[in-house]
Amino acid sequence: MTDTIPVKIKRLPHGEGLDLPRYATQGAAGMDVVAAEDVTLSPGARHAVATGLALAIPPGYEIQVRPRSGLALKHGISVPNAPGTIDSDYRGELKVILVNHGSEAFAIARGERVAQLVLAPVTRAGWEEVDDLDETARGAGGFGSTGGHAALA
Ligand SMILES: O=c1ccn([C@H]2C[C@H](O)[C@@H](COP(=O)(O)OP(=O)(O)OP(=O)(O)O)O2)c(=O)[nH]1
Ligand SMILES: [Mg+2]
Repeated sequence: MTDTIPVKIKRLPHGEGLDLPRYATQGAAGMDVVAAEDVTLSPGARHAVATGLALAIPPGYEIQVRPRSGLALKHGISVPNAPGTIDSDYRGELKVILVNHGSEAFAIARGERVAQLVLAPVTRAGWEEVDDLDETARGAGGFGSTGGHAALA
């Protein structure tokens, strides 16, 4: 069991009575978060699902909103902006954007686990603008330049 980082969490009125996000197992990386509303996603539809929660993440951390693999595999339900980024200075309602990539409508009931939240440290870059970059073996090669799948001819 690793140490935990305290994160302030506030239940909004429509979040009353719901489980707070929690780790399903001792070694889980993500806390499962539940929907605060009933919503049905038609095939191809997306929706920002209310959680009824607002957070104050400590400076130097973010929370990532990631899909649940079971929903993805069985029903094609994913998070289109995965990993969603919850900034430490955001005080609005945490929402989980879901998309239905499946072929059937998918009903979500209030209280059901829809995604998982991963607390992660943030490192910030400071640009150091230069006229020339150092040379490397890769150079400008990318996007499949090292091979792998059959080339597109
Ligand atoms: O899945 C998500 C993604 C974002 N947010 C909230 C928290 C985050 O801090 C804020 C802004 O998110 P982001 O920076 O990804 O969105 P943006 O389109 O760049 O909006 P903004 O201009 O407000 O930064 O929206 C959520 O509640 N759920
Ligand atoms: Mg932004």
